[in-house]
Amino acid sequence: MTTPMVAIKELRREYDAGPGPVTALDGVTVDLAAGTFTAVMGPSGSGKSTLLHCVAGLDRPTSGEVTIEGVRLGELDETGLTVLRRERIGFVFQAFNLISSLTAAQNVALPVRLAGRRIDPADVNAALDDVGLADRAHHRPVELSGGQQQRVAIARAMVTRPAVIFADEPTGALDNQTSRRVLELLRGLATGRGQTIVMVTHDPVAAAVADSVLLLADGRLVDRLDGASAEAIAARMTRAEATC
Ligand SMILES: Nc1ncnc2c1ncn2[C@@H]1O[C@H](COP(=O)(O)OP(=O)(O)OP(=O)(O)O)[C@@H](O)[C@H]1O
Repeated sequence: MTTPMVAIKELRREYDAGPGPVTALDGVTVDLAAGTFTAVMGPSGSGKSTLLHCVAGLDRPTSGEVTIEGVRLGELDETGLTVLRRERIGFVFQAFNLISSLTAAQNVALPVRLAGRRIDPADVNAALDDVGLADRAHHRPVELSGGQQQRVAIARAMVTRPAVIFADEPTGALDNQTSRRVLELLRGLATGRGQTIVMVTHDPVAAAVADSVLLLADGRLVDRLDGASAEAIAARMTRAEATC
């Protein structure tokens, strides 16, 4: 059996909030193979963002284990986690997280600079070209549309060629056409480059672009749909929402 790119074992995350603890993740176990595109769905509050953050090393689980490329995240100290995130992981968030004072090209180059490596302008241009924004390299975020900003965020996540890219609602703020383009880009990274993509979404059409859909409810993994159509995913989501 081949080692999974991402192995998630009995993951639990409790938050101490208000009168009692909140269980955001309640024992999630799943393996994700290299080069696969996985969508994470579930009703509001079901634990999707918490799962993404724990698996990406942005948050520490209460118990359980995440292994990325054979490296156990729980065994890393903060410095080790930071290095792993910089070198092996890319992030695309709905709020884009671009730095407003930097141009598109400078934003894309940032992870390379943060990793203390030399920036090859050709790599930055290639990443911007891949997302169709070669002609916007010197624009600042405020001079770009929402969809263009999201594509800069994807170019930034691509530039270090990370093994795994985590995307939290990457198409949430985009119109249909731009959304399709962003999804095609992510699909291409998995199929064409063998990168592993994990995407949180509420949109069954977006989820249908993935190889499989993980369905969360109350912090548990309640279903996994492989190769499902948008209609089948929407029907399953409606049932999940009706029972929560
Ligand atoms: N920092 C926190 N402190 C306390 N509770 C939290 C915290 N973050 C999340 N939670 C709780 O954990 C549960 C899961 O939250 P999470 O954000 O992972 O859900 P989600 O599925 O991503 O929701 P949505 O679709 O609405 O974004 C929720 O009940 C939420 O209120």
